[in-house]
Amino acid sequence: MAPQELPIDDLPIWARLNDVRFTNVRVVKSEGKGYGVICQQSFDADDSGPDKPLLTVPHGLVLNEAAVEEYAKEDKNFKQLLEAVGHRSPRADILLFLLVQTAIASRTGPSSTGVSNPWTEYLRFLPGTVLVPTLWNEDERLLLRGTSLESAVNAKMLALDAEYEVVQDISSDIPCWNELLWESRTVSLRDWMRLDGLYRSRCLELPRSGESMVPCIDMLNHSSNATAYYEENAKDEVVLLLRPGVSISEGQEVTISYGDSKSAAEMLFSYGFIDPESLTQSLVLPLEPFDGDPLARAKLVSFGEAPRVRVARDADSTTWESSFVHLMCVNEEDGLEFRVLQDTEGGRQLCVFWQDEDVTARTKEFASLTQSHPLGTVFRLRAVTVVLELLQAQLELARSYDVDTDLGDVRDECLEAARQLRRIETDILQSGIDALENERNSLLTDASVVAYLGSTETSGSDLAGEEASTEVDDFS
Ligand SMILES: C[S@@+](CC[C@H](N)C(=O)[O-])C[C@H]1O[C@@H](n2cnc3c(N)ncnc32)[C@H](O)[C@@H]1O
Repeated sequence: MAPQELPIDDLPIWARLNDVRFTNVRVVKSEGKGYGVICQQSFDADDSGPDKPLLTVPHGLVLNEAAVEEYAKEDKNFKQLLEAVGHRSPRADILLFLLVQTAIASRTGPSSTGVSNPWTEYLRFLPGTVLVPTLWNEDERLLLRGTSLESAVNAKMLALDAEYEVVQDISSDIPCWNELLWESRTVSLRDWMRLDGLYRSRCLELPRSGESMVPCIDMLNHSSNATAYYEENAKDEVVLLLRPGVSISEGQEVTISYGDSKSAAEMLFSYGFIDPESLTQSLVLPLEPFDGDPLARAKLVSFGEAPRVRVARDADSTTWESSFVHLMCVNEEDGLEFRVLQDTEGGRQLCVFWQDEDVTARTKEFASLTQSHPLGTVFRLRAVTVVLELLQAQLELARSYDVDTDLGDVRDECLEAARQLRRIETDILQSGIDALENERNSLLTDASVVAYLGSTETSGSDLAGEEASTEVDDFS
């Protein structure tokens, strides 16, 4: 049972009680964006400067990993909970703290577990839902089929489910938390997902305090022509300042930038909207090793992170980048070798060798490692072919879904965001495919590729896909 939302008109009282200072700005409803911050009286550029913040938030209200630790010192029950479930990541600790605050605000019975904090009440000013796709309903999530967010959102939903289960399992063994959280039914998986959505859409990277949530600063909306920015001052307060040279008129919204290099998918995933003014045109797709590649597992383990391909487009060109594809496309016959070695403490370590050189620490550098090999252009052609086929398959998938039929129960904002994402991504995919086809055609005329293909009597199209990696005899 979620705690009751508080009206935004009560925020100034909460702010006064907690020493948050608003100067000539206030939080209001902002058309189509939830709340936002507006200017109450015109400011010109001369009225602004680091000593004239529009908003000042005391350091003690900043919610980050260290603040959760501090809170645990005041509440021994929470300390026990944090020790049992926490310390997995700063984000997970903050979510655990917020889950407890939600429970405290929702309880109706006499439980004395959990100590209130300014965040207990502040949470009640925050929106009941956020338009991030993990909080979309099933019909709405179907709108993402064939976009780069389809698998990312599915994976995130599974991860949230698993995180929640861990919290539930472990905390139900602690009687006071079992009583407050589970027997009193103060929280649910939906709350965990909402808190994750709130965290993702409202956390900031502060220069000294790191990844943090900051009350009231988190009421500022995004614009690619932002008028303000935030920073930490000498007292570690978080202050909102007008950008140099900016004037702002009465009633005008004050905005910050959520980052100017985020792709449409990242914006939708993290904030639940796509900025139509953004100039960043990029897309990230997951990449899987070839089916049946006997070295696939070793390649994945030694690479150490989820393999991806990134395609980016600007006014002049479309480029692609994937560290994994260059490792994926070489084999034992080419000079790749994995050895399991024993370290001095008796542990076993997977080591990677390329042309007999230990490159265990350089698995992200296979583009350059393979480039200097006599067959460097052939390796490049394999990588280009793999990426080209991935983009072609993704474009075909994106075009195979018609988001305008069989819509089901979907909100207009979700439909519009999904359409926008699909439009942006199909354009990037098409220009990526054009660029890769050009690169492949030019590689196919390269003398070393022609000689190589002649010697193996392999046609250019055989360079693609599984054969390129697993059936290495085709290349020897
Ligand atoms: C940090 S909060 C800003 C305050 C928020 N509007 C609220 O009601 O609490 C970020 C959220 O505001 C909304 N938002 C911010 N900038 C926006 C924009 N330019 N267009 C649409 N929604 C925006 C999105 O819902 C986003 O997840």
